[in-house]
Amino acid sequence: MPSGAPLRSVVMEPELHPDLKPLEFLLGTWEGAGVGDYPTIDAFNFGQEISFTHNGKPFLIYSSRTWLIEEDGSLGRPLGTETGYWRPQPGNQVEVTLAHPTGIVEIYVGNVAFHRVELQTDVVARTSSAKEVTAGRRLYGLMPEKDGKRDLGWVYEMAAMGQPLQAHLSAQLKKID
Ligand code: HEM
Repeated sequence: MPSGAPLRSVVMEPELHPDLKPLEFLLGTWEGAGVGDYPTIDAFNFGQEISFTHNGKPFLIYSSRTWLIEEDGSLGRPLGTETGYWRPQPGNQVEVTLAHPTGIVEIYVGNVAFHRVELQTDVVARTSSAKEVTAGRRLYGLMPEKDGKRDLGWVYEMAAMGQPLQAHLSAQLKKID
């Protein structure tokens, strides 16, 4: 083992696993802003950075961080963060596992077609201290081309706190690498 250098710097750049082709459009780091709301809370604006990477295996490694956008436009306190894996399956199906620091774990199933992924929760598991979240739906997709580039848009609907499934978040992100 070499000493002094991070392991990842001595590992060869992996080739994209062929099963990841339909999800390849997600790869990279994306940044932008969004809006959030729910019947039980005040509406808010947030900044977001998400990243999709791979290591040559047939899944994407995903993480998201968000921050409150204050009235004056500056970035404020950290809001939700989540991390997980996107696992393409035969027949344009996809499975996603997501873990949240709020004591919630979501398992989504869905499909991918034409630069668009639609997901709905199969399971939401919660620790005893977690808020009551029972279901979620997510949509991720490339927006129409503008100046030769396509933003990534996504929306999240949840059923939580006794409320029926409805919008909690939406955001539009630009690719930054
Ligand atoms: C990742 C981006 C997210 C952002 C920016 C965000 C932001 C917020 C904010 C600002 C609040 C108001 C309370 C507070 O200030 O903390 C809130 C409440 C809440 N969020 Fe999110 N959230 C995110 C993701 C999620 C996800 C993925 C879930 C479910 C798995 C979730 C479930 C909830 C619930 C249950 C509440 C509490 C509602 C209540 O107390 O009445 N959020 N969120």
